[in-house]
Amino acid sequence: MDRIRIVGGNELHGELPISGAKNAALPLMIASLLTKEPLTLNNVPRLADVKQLERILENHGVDLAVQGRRRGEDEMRGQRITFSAADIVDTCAPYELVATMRASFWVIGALLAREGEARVSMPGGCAIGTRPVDFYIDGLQQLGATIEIDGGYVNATAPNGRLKGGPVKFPRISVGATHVIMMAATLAEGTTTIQNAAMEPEVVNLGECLIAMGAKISGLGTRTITIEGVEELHGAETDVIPDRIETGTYAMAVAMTGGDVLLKGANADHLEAPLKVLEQTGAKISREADGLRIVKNGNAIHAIDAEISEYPDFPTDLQAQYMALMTRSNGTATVRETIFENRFMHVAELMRFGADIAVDGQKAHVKGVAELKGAQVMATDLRASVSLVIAGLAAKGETIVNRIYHLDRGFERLEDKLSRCGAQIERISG
Ligand SMILES: CC(=O)N[C@H]1[C@@H](OP(=O)(O)OP(=O)(O)OC[C@H]2O[C@@H](n3ccc(=O)[nH]c3=O)[C@H](O)[C@@H]2O)O[C@H](CO)[C@@H](O)[C@@H]1O
Ligand SMILES: C=C(OP(=O)(O)O)C(=O)O
Repeated sequence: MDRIRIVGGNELHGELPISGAKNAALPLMIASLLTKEPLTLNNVPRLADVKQLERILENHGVDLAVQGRRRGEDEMRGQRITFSAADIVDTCAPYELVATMRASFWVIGALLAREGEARVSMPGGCAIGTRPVDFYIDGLQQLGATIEIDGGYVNATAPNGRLKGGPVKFPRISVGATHVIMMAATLAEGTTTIQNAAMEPEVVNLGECLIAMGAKISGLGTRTITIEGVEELHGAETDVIPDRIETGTYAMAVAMTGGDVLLKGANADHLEAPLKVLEQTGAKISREADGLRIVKNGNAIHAIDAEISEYPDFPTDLQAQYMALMTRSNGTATVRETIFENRFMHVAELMRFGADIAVDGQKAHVKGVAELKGAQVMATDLRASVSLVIAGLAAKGETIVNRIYHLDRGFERLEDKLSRCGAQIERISG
């Protein structure tokens, strides 16, 4: 199995390109199931999760065409892929394809809306909590679907082949359930109102793509989204937004190692809460025409508490990275996670570097230490894995990060991007 080897202690300097967002690309790709016509996506990142979803979509009958870059386009820019679902040949998403990734379950809404039926295995994804699918099931039932759970599969049918719009209220905010109900409602008969909807930029990216495909949607970026169903959708072309989690991750890396890096293509508007916290820790952040610059001198990292919550608050997908940063602060910071009940799996691994962290329910108290020392570590999920990379970059000596297939799910060319900024980091194969 591949590993990442890091020799810590170098500052980061230079330009680091930000890729298209994994968590936006995945639902956008699924939207291609809603129409017979081609959907073209620009800036699709080269990631294991994208590859896996391509396999799932191909199993449903989607043809993929990866196209060259457009003239004058940056060589670092992501892929341009056209997805054509002229005919859906299979409405089943089997366990073998769905088990590794949460987002693969989301095909259920689009298949049900277009074909009137779907059989989808219960999903996998990062091990960060129980992650049930009850909001999806209740939401689809509120759109008239009949749902049965059988042998680990969710079997869904729309009576008379078409869903019926209506009010859907989520008991708590869910990004995935908002994506799914929004997609399902585009082709339903009548109007759907989603209350307690997610406001994440990835939801807005999907909603705007659906509008470009002919959907009638209002309220994107608010807690109430209204979707007036239409008979059919058509093809369109959409850009995947820059990855705000990748942006925040590298910003935290610079805040920890020190240095001066331009995160090229980053959209600071999607990261207001975490950037505000980062500034309080002592980093200087400035918006530039082509991205976001982060500068940190050798001064102390201030200990600042963080409350993790839904967008527009501090994202849970940056919690582990922020905790890595706080391990070197000049005081004690409390990080409170309110989204997932078991997202502190990185704590034990960060402690291998010599970090001082005490977990108390949903809170982690991180007491800064004078120095981290390189270690052998591994993580059980994607963002936890990258928090170990950040700690390794700042630690003294050698760090080996094992089980890096998690990193490949969500970080494009991680070791290449970081080594171009001066980090001593390499992939060891085998
Ligand atoms: C591929 C992708 O975009 N994944 C992101 C998505 O995951 P995902 O969409 O799975 O996360 P949700 O927003 O649904 O989860 C929020 C909370 O709701 C709970 N819940 C959710 C659905 C449900 O049916 N029942 C239920 O109880 C979850 O267990 C969790 O406690 O949003 C999370 C929260 O920002 C991010 O950490 C993930 O990176
Ligand atoms: C938790 C994540 O992914 P998933 O929802 O696919 O597990 C993530 O992107 O951090």
